[in-house]
Amino acid sequence: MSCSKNRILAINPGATSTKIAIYEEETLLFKKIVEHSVKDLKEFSSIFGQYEYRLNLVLEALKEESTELNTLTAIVGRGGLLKPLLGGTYGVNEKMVDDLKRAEQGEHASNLGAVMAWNLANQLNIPAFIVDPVSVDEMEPVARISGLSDLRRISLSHALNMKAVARKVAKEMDKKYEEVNFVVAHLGTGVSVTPHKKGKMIDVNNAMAEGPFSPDRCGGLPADQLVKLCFSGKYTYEELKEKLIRKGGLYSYFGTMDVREVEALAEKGNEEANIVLDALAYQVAKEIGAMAAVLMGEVDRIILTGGIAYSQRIVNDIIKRVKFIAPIEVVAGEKELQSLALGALRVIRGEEEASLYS
Ligand SMILES: Nc1ncnc2c1ncn2[C@@H]1O[C@H](COP(=O)(O)OP(=O)(O)OP(=O)(O)O)[C@@H](O)[C@H]1O
Ligand SMILES: CCCC(=O)O
Repeated sequence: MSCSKNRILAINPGATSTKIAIYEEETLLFKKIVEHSVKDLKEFSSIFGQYEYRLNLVLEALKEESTELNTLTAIVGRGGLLKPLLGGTYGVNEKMVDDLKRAEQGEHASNLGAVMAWNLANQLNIPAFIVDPVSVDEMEPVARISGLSDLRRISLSHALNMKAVARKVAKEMDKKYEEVNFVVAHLGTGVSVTPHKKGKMIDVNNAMAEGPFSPDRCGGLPADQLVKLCFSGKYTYEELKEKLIRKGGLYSYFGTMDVREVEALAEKGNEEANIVLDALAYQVAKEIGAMAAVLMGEVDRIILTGGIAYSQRIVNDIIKRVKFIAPIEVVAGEKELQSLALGALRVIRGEEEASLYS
């Protein structure tokens, strides 16, 4: 059966959830968020091990909604840790799928998005896309210098949501994204803080390794102590990597990635919960200040987004430290599914050409 309007299936595999939606043109027809607990994902030793599990959840959700796959025009997935690329919509191809399967740039749940989209779209003979993947790299040359000639800074961030909310706020200001300067802080399971200069993310704390800690990541650490820990014999390489990325941050202190649970502890008088939550807001505010300096103080708005932006406590703590820089907009949650669908629609309608991944 074919449908005269464009119908897009958007798939967003995240660290703690798989989110899916169907859009008919710009209209949301259906949305489902399947949460994954640490226990659900524990049995999988790699992100790719989760492929069948997450795909079946997507197919079950579509079945529950009685959505026939053959009514779809295109499928769009969240792009993962690919080679560094400019922002925009990319057609999924074999090279991209191979790179994601090899996880050359690292393991991340979003690596599954393009692969799910590609496999389903091939069965249906329709196109598959990704939009603004995690590896969007628009950094200026000066931002790439690490301070050690062996290492260079890389750009891994929540580009999809940050660019989507930046476009939304620019529109509300009657401006184009390409006309404004923003500092955008995405506060999710991972944390990215980025200066957006006239439509380009010219720097970012690599959300897997730098900047503020997050619910499951340690952020930047004292390098000398980390080196000692690496050679202490206490942990294997794999254990330490997991400790830094999936079991760092709030998880390392409280065994949960849920800010609400840590807030509940703090409310019950747990002093450590109080100070660690204060530190999360403090580190985010500090990073916003650094990115404002990158923009030489020419900041039209600071935007706070992601799931933690629902937390009144953390948002208020950040605002009190950075309000001297620029007006602040809070766009709690994320616009990733909508942004994926819009990116695919722009290409299907011929408003934008899909970039080629090579
Ligand atoms: N109402 C709320 N108050 C406080 N924290 C919240 C609230 N809702 C969600 N969060 C927190 O937001 C975090 C998850 O954010 P989000 O849903 O943006 O992450 P994700 O999609 O799993 O990962 P990422 O954003 O890194 O891709 C969790 O720590 C969660 O506890
Ligand atoms: C690397 C950006 C995405 C995330 O932190 O989950």
